[in-house]
Amino acid sequence: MTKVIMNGCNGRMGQVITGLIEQDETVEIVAGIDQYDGIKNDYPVYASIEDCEVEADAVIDFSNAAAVDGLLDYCVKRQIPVVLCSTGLSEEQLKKVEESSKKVAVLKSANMSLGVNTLLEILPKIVKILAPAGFDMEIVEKHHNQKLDAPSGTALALADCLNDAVGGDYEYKYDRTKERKKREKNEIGISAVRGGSIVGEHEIIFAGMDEVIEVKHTAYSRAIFGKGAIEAAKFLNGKPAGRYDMSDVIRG
Ligand SMILES: NC(=O)C1=CN([C@@H]2O[C@H](COP(=O)(O)OP(=O)(O)OC[C@H]3O[C@@H](n4cnc5c(N)ncnc54)[C@H](OP(=O)(O)O)[C@@H]3O)[C@@H](O)[C@H]2O)C=CC1
Ligand SMILES: O=C(O)C1=N[C@H](C(=O)O)C[C@H](O)C1
Repeated sequence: MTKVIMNGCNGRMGQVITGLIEQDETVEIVAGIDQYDGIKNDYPVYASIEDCEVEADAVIDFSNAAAVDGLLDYCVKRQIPVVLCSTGLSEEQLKKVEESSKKVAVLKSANMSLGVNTLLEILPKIVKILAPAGFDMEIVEKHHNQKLDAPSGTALALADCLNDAVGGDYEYKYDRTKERKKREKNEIGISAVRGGSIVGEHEIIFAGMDEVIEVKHTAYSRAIFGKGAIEAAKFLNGKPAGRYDMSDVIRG
C-alpha cells in the first residue's frame, strides 16, 4: 500500500486523482493540502503543508508554482518522496528542485501522460533527420481558460527535447510581434492558445520546403495525467534521493 499526501487536493487534478485512488486498492490518500475548503473529502485536509504531520510514502503535487518552495522544504525535512507535477516554475525553483533531489527522491514531469512521454522518446530521432535538412520547428499548445502559466510546461519540455537532440543552440521564440525580421534558422517558435475547457493539446510542426510534418498529442481527459501520477507515486515509494522522470516509471 502506498500512502499519499495530495497537494492541491481540491483542484481539478487533485479531485481527478482522489476519484482514481478510490478505485485502487494499492494506494490511499492519507491527507490532502489545499487552501480551498469547499469540497468534502474522505481524508483530512490541511490549509498548509507545514501543518500536516501524517505519515506518508509520497506526496503528489498538482497545485501551483507558488506552492513548490514550501513543498520541497517539507519533503526534504520529512524525507518523503515527491511527484512534482505543477508547472510554471522559475529558474530559481528549477535549481531548488535539483538541490532537493540530492536529499530526497524527486520525480518532476510537466506531463504525466503515456502519450507525451512516448513523444519525448521518439522526437529526437525525427529532429536529428529534419533539422539538418533545414526544417523549421514550431510548437503550438492549447489549454483551458483557467490555466495560469504560458507556455505550458509540456511545450517547454518538448522544446528542450528538440533542442537537446540537435546540440542545444536553438533559441525559443514566444513572441514575434516586437521585431520586423525574418525567422532565424535556429529558432523554435512556441505559441500558446487559451480557451474554454480544452484539457491539453500539443502540436510539433516540422516545416520544410514543400512538405510539413505535424506530430500532435491531444488529452481528452485529465485521467491520463492522474493515472501517470499515481503510478509515479507507487514507483517512488521507498526510492533513495535522486532525480527521477516518467521514463523511469514507464520502463519500471
Ligand atoms: N504534470 C502534469 O501532467 C500536469 C500538470 N498540471 C499542472 O498542475 C497544476 C494544477 O493544475 P490544476 O489541477 O488544473 O489547477 P487547479 O487550480 O484546479 O488546482 C490547484 C489547486 O491547488 C490549490 N493550491 C494553491 N496554492 C496551494 C498551496 N500552497 N498548497 C496547496 N494547494 C494549493 C489551489 O487552490 P486555489 O484555487 O485556492 O488557489 C487549487 O485548489 C498546474 O500547475 C498545472 O499546470 C496540470 C495537469 C497535468
Ligand atoms: O494546466 C494544465 O491543465 C496542464 N498543464 C500541464 C502543462 O503545463 O504542460 C500539462 C497538461 O497539458 C495540462
